[in-house]
Amino acid sequence: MIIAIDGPAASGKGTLGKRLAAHYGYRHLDTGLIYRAVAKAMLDAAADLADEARAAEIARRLDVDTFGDPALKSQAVGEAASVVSAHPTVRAALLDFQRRFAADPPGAVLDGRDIGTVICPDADVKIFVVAKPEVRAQRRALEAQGRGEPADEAAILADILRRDERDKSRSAAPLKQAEDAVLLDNSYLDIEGGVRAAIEIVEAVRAGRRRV
Ligand SMILES: Nc1ncnc2c1ncn2[C@@H]1O[C@H](COP(=O)(O)OP(=O)(O)O)[C@@H](O)[C@H]1O
Ligand SMILES: Nc1ccn([C@@H]2O[C@H](COP(=O)(O)OP(=O)(O)O)[C@@H](O)[C@H]2O)c(=O)n1
Repeated sequence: MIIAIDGPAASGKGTLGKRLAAHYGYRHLDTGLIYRAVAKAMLDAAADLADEARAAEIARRLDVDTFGDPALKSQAVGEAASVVSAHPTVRAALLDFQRRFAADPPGAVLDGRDIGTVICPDADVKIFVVAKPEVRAQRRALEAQGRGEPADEAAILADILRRDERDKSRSAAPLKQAEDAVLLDNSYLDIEGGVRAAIEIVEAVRAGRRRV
């Protein structure tokens, strides 16, 4: 089974993806890390983020072992990721890796922006996770504080809104809910509540009780 999770920045996709994968015994891929890894390599090389050929070259040679680097999680890398991810040839270079990951048994959970629309259009279950922007910014601020980093909630909110807008308006694989995805708004749910709601969606879709 393939579970596709998409949604805007900091909506809880990664948290949900990890928990669903653990619940079903599947592998999990946070595809945002792929674009963040490309962006960080561009920043490290002081390359112009608009240089599509350079970004695509980096994407083609990406080392998956770097995905665990905590530096990928920074706001600056996220912002740069949203710029390089708009380049069609960068996305094309990363397509096969994601599809192969999804196809390997016993099953996989992938989260990102275009999993249900482009990477795995035939996914068994598609969930589009959203939360109010202010709630997302507050959660990200708490997360940063938890790491002992200073957090400016207003700046985080501005970053989230700017990235969402860029991700939605690009022509290559824009952020949007797939027609057959189930919407899950977790604004008023805690993590456990969100996980329970997602498992209910998966079970309902699998049992054919819910048409997606
Ligand atoms: N339902 C929820 N309730 C409260 N906090 C949540 C919830 N889902 C996720 N979080 C927290 O919000 C932050 C962003 O979640 P994350 O999974 O990283 O989002 P995304 O992968 O969409 O960027 C994390 O600190 C996470 O612990
Ligand atoms: N499948 C994906 C995943 C991420 N991305 C891009 O990568 C950026 C970082 O993604 P992310 O999922 O790590 O971001 P957060 O939601 O964790 O803040 C996004 O703003 C998108 O521009 C994408 O284009 N397609």
